[in-house]
Amino acid sequence: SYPIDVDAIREDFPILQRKIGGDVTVPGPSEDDDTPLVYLDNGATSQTPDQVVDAIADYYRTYNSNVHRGIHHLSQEASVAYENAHDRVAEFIGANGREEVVFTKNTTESENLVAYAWGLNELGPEDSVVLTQMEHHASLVTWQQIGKKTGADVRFIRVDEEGRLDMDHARELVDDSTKMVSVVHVSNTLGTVNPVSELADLAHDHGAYIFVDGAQSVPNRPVDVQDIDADFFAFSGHKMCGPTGIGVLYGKEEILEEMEPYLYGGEMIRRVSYDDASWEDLPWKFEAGTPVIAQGIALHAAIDYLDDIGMEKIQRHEEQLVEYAYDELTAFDDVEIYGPPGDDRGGLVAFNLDGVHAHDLSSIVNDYGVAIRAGDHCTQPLHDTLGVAASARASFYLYNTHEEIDVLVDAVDEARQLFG
Ligand SMILES: Cc1ncc(COP(=O)(O)O)c(CNc2co[nH]c2=O)c1O
Repeated sequence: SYPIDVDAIREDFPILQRKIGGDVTVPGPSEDDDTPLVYLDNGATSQTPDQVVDAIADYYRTYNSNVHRGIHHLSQEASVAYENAHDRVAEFIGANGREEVVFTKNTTESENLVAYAWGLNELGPEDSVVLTQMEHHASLVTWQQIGKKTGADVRFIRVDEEGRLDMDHARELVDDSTKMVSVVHVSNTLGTVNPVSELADLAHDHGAYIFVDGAQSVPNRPVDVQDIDADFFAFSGHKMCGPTGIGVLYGKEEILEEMEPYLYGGEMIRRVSYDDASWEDLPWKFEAGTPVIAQGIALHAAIDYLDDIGMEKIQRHEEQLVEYAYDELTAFDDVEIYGPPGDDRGGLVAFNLDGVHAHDLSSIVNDYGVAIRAGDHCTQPLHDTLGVAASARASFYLYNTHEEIDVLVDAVDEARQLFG
């Protein structure tokens, strides 16, 4: 039995009733779709419940307007809703208030905002930035390139053979030259749940900031940024039942206050002359131009939806599924799963089937209606470290079931027979 009512939840996601297999050049259901969809690619993006779709439609149908500048009624309605969305996100992640919550386009932009608005101004050749070998390209490439521009040394904490961070190596790499530690909370490839509070203490002991990439944690488990003591924290709406086009950068107010803006233009200014300009209060200083209004309102609805079910229960549900998937897949000795054991990881498994390239495997299971990801999952250096060119990845969410994992396991077995 599940900690959540999966059947009732699935009713909120009409897409989960879809059949696939027909003409992909025509979006949406077509009459020659004949295979029930089994959606197991939630690490890439989650599906969107009716409640969130309705919130977007309601906004565009009844109070669409630009925000912050208009005096007219609609603009005030939209502004209040947009500002309340910041308050709701702050409450959801344990921030002090809207001043610490910047809406961006996605996690990637949140990483770049800090790298450019802080890193480019604060880092130099005598400094270091410490990442981990399991970072997503959103942080890895960003800090790597900032290191090239500033001369700062970019270091990578080793991952051990079980896919966990080598904390002795972390304590070796983080020293008094370190100004930033940037670490993924839950790896999108290994499923490893990193000790971010311990890493925050290590960073702070050396006077460094810590940036936590929460793209695979906020959607799937309770997160409290003040418990972690993160200085920065980022995640995306589209992985947590929200729309694409919105990400969140959490930052401690006192740090954001000191930071220069990253993008200039309207909304983010207070006073402009031909010679200079002054900036708006937080968080608006970092939200230049017309912001992600509909997306912010939809993210508010997504958070209400998830909170109503309960993040602890969603985490427990995913833990049940991932342990089952881990055990069922590794029942065969020709399957290798990367990362920690099934009872100690986030809700995803990246794996390979001996003798079958991940892309071929993904294509075959797709013939059985199963949507998984194949490739490097934007962690190419990690795949190099693992010694594999690519992996297949199944990632679970609140609407998935054991029966869907059985379809995956059977489809993998079909590939085994085909290539065996
Ligand atoms: C750990 C992690 N960090 C950052 C990102 C970037 O998020 P975005 O800016 O919203 O794209 C992702 C997205 N991960 C994946 C996107 O597609 N497959 C994935 O595993 C991620 O998993």
